[in-house]
Amino acid sequence: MIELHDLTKRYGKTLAVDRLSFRVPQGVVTGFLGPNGAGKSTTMRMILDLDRPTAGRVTIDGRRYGQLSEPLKYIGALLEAKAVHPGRTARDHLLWLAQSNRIPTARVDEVLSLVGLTSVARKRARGFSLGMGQRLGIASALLGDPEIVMFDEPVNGLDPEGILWIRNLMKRLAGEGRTVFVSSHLMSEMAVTADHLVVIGKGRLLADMPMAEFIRHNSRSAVRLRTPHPERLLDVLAGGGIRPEPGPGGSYEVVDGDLAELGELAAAHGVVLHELSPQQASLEEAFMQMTADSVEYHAGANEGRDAADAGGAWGTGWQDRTARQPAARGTEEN
Ligand SMILES: Nc1ncnc2c1ncn2[C@@H]1O[C@H](COP(=O)(O)OP(=O)(O)OP(=O)(O)O)[C@@H](O)[C@H]1O
Repeated sequence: MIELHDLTKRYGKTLAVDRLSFRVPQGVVTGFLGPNGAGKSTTMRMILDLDRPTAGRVTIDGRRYGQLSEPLKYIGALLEAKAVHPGRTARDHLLWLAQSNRIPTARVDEVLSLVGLTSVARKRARGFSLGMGQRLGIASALLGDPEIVMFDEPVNGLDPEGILWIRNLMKRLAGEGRTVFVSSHLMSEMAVTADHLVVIGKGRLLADMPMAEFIRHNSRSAVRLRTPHPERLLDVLAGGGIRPEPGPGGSYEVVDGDLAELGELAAAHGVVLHELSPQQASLEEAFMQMTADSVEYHAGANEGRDAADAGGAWGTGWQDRTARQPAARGTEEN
């Protein structure tokens, strides 16, 4: 189990991770979400002891990563940075990792087959496509048959087949009782992959709960009605003590309304309806709402934007992570 206790990381004036405390549960896929710059990668690096916390601590099965004698047997990770020497073959890379963790050679061929790289096992990594590189990274993570796997943005830049493969793999690993911790900026992807969510914004914990509960707590559900006779509809609704909100394209929306009751009410008063539909805010909308004031603005952004604009900036960040300006990121100062 991964446990964070008041984990904090400061880079000069930037508080990248701010007293973060949570546990990553076993046997489920936990999505780690937050806008660009929220502190996800920094947190993951601290879990692996690649970055030193300014304060607080993070443990894996009760111990710091650095205290694990053969860490690949406890936790396997795929971080964004490519850690493969371009001149090395996939198999040699894995053999080298296996030796350093006293993992039998047979396991190398097993993981190559598991990730579908057997046929290119003797090819040098420099000729690998992004998808092949991700598969090799995942093979490295699975090498020690660890109970915990951690992936930082694993579907970034992958084609639909690759995305589906990683999604099914993560579900399978969780189904085997492992702890699967995955960061992503793809809301839609998390909605179909994660069972549990940890959301951060500006380094702080915003939510830590099952996916279904997150959606229930953070999204607005409503019934949309559309009619060629809006005045009649408004009268009928007012008679029932219902106050609708204006919806798109001349429609009306009744927040937390009951679809069947509204349909019957309209029918009982002979109001023709052209639309009667349930509306549920998507996971993406729920995130935008929750993190609207914790979006980090990068170089050139207007700090004075209002919350609605912040939602827009967040949305853009989700869609196109590559649009981030590397120049906006400072250098480590400690
Ligand atoms: N090495 C570093 N030196 C200085 N600042 C850093 C460094 N690494 C991260 N930061 C800053 O810390 C904050 C958190 O960054 P981090 O990369 O952890 O966020 P993230 O949630 O992974 O974002 P993204 O989805 O954009 O990768 C940002 O403000 C970032 O600019």
